[in-house]
Amino acid sequence: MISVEEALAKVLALAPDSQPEEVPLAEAWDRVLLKPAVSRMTQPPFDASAMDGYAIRNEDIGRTLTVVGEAAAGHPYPGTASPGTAVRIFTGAPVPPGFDRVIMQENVVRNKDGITIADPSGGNNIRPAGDDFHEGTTLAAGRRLRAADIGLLAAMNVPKVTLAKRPRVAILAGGDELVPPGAMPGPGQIISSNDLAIAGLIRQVGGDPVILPIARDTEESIRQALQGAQDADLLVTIGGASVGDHDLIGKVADGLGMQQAFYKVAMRPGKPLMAGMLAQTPMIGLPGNPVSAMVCGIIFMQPLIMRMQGLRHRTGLFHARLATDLPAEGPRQHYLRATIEDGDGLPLIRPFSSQDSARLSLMADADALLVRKPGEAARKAGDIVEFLPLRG
Ligand SMILES: Nc1nc2c(c(=O)[nH]1)N[C@H]1C(S)=C(S)[C@@H](COP(=O)(O)OP(=O)(O)OC[C@H]3O[C@@H](n4cnc5c(N)ncnc54)[C@H](O)[C@@H]3O)O[C@H]1N2
Ligand code: MOO
Repeated sequence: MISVEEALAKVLALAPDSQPEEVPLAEAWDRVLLKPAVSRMTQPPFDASAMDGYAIRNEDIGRTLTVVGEAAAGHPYPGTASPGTAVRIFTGAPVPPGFDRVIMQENVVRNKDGITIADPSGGNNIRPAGDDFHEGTTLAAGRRLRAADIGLLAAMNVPKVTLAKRPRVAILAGGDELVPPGAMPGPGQIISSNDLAIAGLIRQVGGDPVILPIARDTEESIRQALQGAQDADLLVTIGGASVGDHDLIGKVADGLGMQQAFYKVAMRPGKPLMAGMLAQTPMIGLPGNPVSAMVCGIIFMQPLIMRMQGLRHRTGLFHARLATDLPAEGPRQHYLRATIEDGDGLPLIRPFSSQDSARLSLMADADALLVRKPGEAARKAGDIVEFLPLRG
């Protein structure tokens, strides 16, 4: 059995190069910029007023000035400054050439066409041209575009961007006991939940999940499903990964010529994880227990999907204070489902007393996975431990 770190490195090595795609900016939110975007604008394009008030010449302060015209956003004043004059100006309007200050209107007394400045304190209230960015400024590639990035690109007058294609991820759940949500389970049957949960994890990191029909526990059913899914960018199977007579994924994939990168990882839950290449398609075989499938999805599948878009996954863990004693660990890295509460200085982490890898209700209530190293010694309440957050 290999370690989590080794397994992750082998999974990431399966990632093909990111594929570029030109996309209208309006559809680019939360997707990954693959080529740097270059600004076609200088912002602001002109010296712009930051206040509603009067454009004046600094050296005219103390005089009564004649208001000779108006500049509003989108409506520049056509002239230039001359001594003893002011221009009525509004926020966002170009400051006419020769004026070097805007006095906010609250600090001005107006009398017909004349103004006097009641309070000359404060700054010049002018945003110089190019204060924000210039034509040719680039937004670097490799970032997942947030709302502010989209706004910035719009301001840069970049109507289309080159993004990484969303990896299409085929999800194959298998098992004679499984029926889809909404169906009536027969004797011994349950509802297939893993495929939908895994689809959620795929969406969370920018992938495009395609849920395939549930495969039966026969070699033929699994073979057909695997063969039909090879046009996906990534193939994720769930279940049938262990050693039972009906656990056929490894056997069938092997028969189809899968190049296995590894089978079995020293982790809890998630031991019977498998990964490799099926022809040109990377494949991850997740274990069937619902929590095991999700934990492996978070630790291995999500980083792979991020890598396929040219992104790095988060590597660091967070620190918390343990709320309860914990026994020594065995030889596998343990991911305990836990809640997080506010604590004194550090958050308080409280692992659930049951860590059964079939209990989805606990996974749904968990705020974090408390990560314990293989062979870690017993811990006392109050000790500092590491966790991976599951929310936000
Ligand atoms: N003799 C051994 N038995 C088992 C071992 C072992 O080392 N030796 N490992 C256990 C561990 S750990 C896990 S994890 C499971 C993994 O088994 P499989 O990947 O073969 O998964 P299945 O047997 O198909 O299913 C396990 C469990 O999960 C339920 N399941 C499967 N798919 C779904 C789905 N889409 N939605 C909801 N629930 C699903 C399935 O009904 C089973 O209850 O093996 C242990 N056994
Ligand atoms: O790995 Mo199993 O995933 O321990 O339940």
